[in-house]
Amino acid sequence: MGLGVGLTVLRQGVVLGSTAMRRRLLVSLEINNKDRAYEWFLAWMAHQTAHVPKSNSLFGLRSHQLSVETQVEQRKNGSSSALFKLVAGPGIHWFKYRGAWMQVRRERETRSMQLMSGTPWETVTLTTLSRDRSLFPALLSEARDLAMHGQEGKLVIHTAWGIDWRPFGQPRQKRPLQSVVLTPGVTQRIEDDVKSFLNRRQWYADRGIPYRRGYLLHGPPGSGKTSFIQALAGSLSYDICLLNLSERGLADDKLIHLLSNAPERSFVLIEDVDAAFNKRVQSSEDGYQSSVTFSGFLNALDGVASGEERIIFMTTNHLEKLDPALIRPGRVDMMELIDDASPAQARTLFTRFYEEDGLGRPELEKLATALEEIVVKEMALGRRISMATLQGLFIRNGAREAVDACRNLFVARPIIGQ
Ligand SMILES: Nc1ncnc2c1ncn2[C@@H]1O[C@H](COP(=O)(O)OP(=O)(O)OP(=O)(O)O)[C@@H](O)[C@H]1O
Repeated sequence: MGLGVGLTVLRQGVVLGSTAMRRRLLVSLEINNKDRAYEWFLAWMAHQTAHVPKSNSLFGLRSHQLSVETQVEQRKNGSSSALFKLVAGPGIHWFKYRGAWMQVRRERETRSMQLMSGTPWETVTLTTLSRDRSLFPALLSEARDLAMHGQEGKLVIHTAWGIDWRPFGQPRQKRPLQSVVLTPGVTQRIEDDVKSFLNRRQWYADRGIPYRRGYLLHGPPGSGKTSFIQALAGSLSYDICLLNLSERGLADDKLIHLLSNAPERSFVLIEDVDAAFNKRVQSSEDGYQSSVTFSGFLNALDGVASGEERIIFMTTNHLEKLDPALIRPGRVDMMELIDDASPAQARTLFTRFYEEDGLGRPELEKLATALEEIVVKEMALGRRISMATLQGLFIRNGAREAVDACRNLFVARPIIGQ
């Protein structure tokens, strides 16, 4: 009996002792998938496994449970290739970082989902010796730098995912600002305004004015509103947060949250802002009505709960349908018409398209002038052509054919402002 008691005590002692030792000697770091570091860390691990040779003693992932993340990469020539990133799957993995062994435990909670996004909860827990705890921040910043490096020179589009913003697809190639041909002066005006706003943070703070600016680009479809906003964001190294007001499940409170929590250095883009509230009155085909109310939207733009720092771009094809309350200063501080092709815009786009076609300068100029004259004549008859239509025409045809064919593509459209 004495031996039995002795053994039990010994076993308890060993358990308690090892727990105490673990507490004293080990340190753990938990990262859950609500935190941005989660993606960075997994991508960093995948990168290490793929790029660091096994012989490198600094890193060696010991793992038999992998999961795959497939990315489709668009090449410049239009073809695409699939990249398979092997990341550590749920389970326990070991790796060595700067000479220290670390254990990674990836866990997935399948029974409960994140309320808004419907994705399962996941956590990774890193465990290492207490003396190596200073390696955690170093590792995380390395992972972050790697993620940022992958996005450098690219435009990231975020979409709303429940109440969070998530990158949508792969970062895209930036579009040069001058490739969007607007009426002379418009690009400069908007660009100067955004830049001056960005430089005046302190000015706003000193006067107690909320640091926000709203822009509204209006005009017919295919005139370059969205392309311009994306190009501008790219040129300033900003991201785009695409907000769809008619999205299922979006309500006033979520809208406020989203607008107050847009990622840093990003423009919020709300397209076809007129449609969001018209549709609600009619309700969509399946009877669904978005639950963002117009007053909720106005409040989210500038009410007390709205976030401090923000740049919003809105676009519409129908300025006349917008409620005056929406376009008052504070909600929309700058409004610009982005119109159908003017003769000068058509000329510039034409020259950009065909200047490397080997036509020779005099021929190119002659054709550009012919196109310009057609646009002038058609406009006098109240007919316009959109820049998107011209782009499509130029993509499909050679320079001469394009000039000949363009006459048939004009449509009767009143010239705004006349
Ligand atoms: N001013 C422009 N300069 C160069 N390309 C243009 C211009 N306008 C339109 N395009 C081309 O036409 C296509 C459609 O443009 P975009 O989506 O930016 O138009 P939009 O004004 O936002 O249209 P919508 O009002 O229907 O959303 C793009 O591929 C873009 O390259």
